Amino acid sequence: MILFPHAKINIGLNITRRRPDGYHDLETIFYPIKINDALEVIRADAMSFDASGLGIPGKAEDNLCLKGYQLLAADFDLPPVSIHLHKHIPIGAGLGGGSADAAFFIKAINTELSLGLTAEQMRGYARQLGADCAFFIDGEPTYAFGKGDEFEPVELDLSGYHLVLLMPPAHVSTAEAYRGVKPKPSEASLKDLIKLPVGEWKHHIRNDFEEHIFISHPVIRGLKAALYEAGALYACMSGSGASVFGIFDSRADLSHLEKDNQVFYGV
Ligand SMILES: C[C@@](CO)(OP(=O)(O)O)[C@H](O)COP(=O)(O)OP(=O)(O)OC[C@H]1O[C@@H](n2ccc(N)nc2=O)[C@H](O)[C@@H]1O
Ligand SMILES: Nc1ncnc2c1ncn2[C@@H]1O[C@H](COP(=O)(O)OP(=O)(O)O)[C@@H](O)[C@H]1O
Repeated sequence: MILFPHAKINIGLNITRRRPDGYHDLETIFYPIKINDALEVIRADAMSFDASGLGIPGKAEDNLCLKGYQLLAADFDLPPVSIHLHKHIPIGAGLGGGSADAAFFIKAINTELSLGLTAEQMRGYARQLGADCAFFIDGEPTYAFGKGDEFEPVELDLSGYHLVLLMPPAHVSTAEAYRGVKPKPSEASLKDLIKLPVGEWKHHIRNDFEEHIFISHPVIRGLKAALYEAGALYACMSGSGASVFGIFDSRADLSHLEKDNQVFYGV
């Protein structure tokens, strides 16, 4: 079967506490967007994995799809499968592409091999592969808290707006992003703040990674400013960066940025 794992953006991200286990407590809103990979999983005589499209850093055997296979193989007698991943979601972008592939891989195996897992059971496996991975099992707008792996659904529909995503030629690793942040408690919950009109969000909703990432990667700060100059109602870095998104009330012209950055319109 072929599935199309989709990316996410983070609307706001508050890092509230460093935990004794070295991770951080946070609150954020995950919102699904229409930038997709393609993932094919079929039964085969021998196990294989190959990838096309954007180059994925690291060894093929460390790909999160294969990690997903190993995780399920510990509990189920799985036959070999052939996996092909076509990578289109920018990598190291704060778009959760690797996590999306892993979650969709679990969904594909569940269907293809009739494992009979419920969504809750699939979320349980996904959570072991990455903090945000379980979000992609359902992929509905979600308020995430704790390590970013505890969820509550939220009512949020941005389909009437025009979303633009910019990806600069920069890469931010998630661990690097967390290392530079100073946790502080939230003044108001993002669950309440997203009920404000989108035009008000810029006064209230922040991404706590931006402060230090904008110092080490000034190009990202420049792109956020460019989105506001082009008329964005709200602009923000997604997750740990390096991508930045803008929410517009109509189609925006960002063609002046296309030479140096990837520009995705209408996501
Ligand atoms: C920052 C966020 C926000 O949505 O995503 P991205 O923007 O990278 O997609 C997530 O918290 C990323 O989640 P995920 O990418 O699953 O992180 P993991 O692989 O679990 O962790 C990578 C590293 O980030 C740090 N980490 C992660 C999550 C967390 N709550 N606290 C942390 O300190 C740890 O150093 C960990 O070793
Ligand atoms: N299927 C995959 N797609 C992308 N990256 C993957 C995948 N599997 C493992 N990785 C590793 O995860 C790292 C982070 O990738 P990605 O999920 O795109 O970042 P982010 O969390 O910033 O969105 C990559 O640098 C790569 O080494």
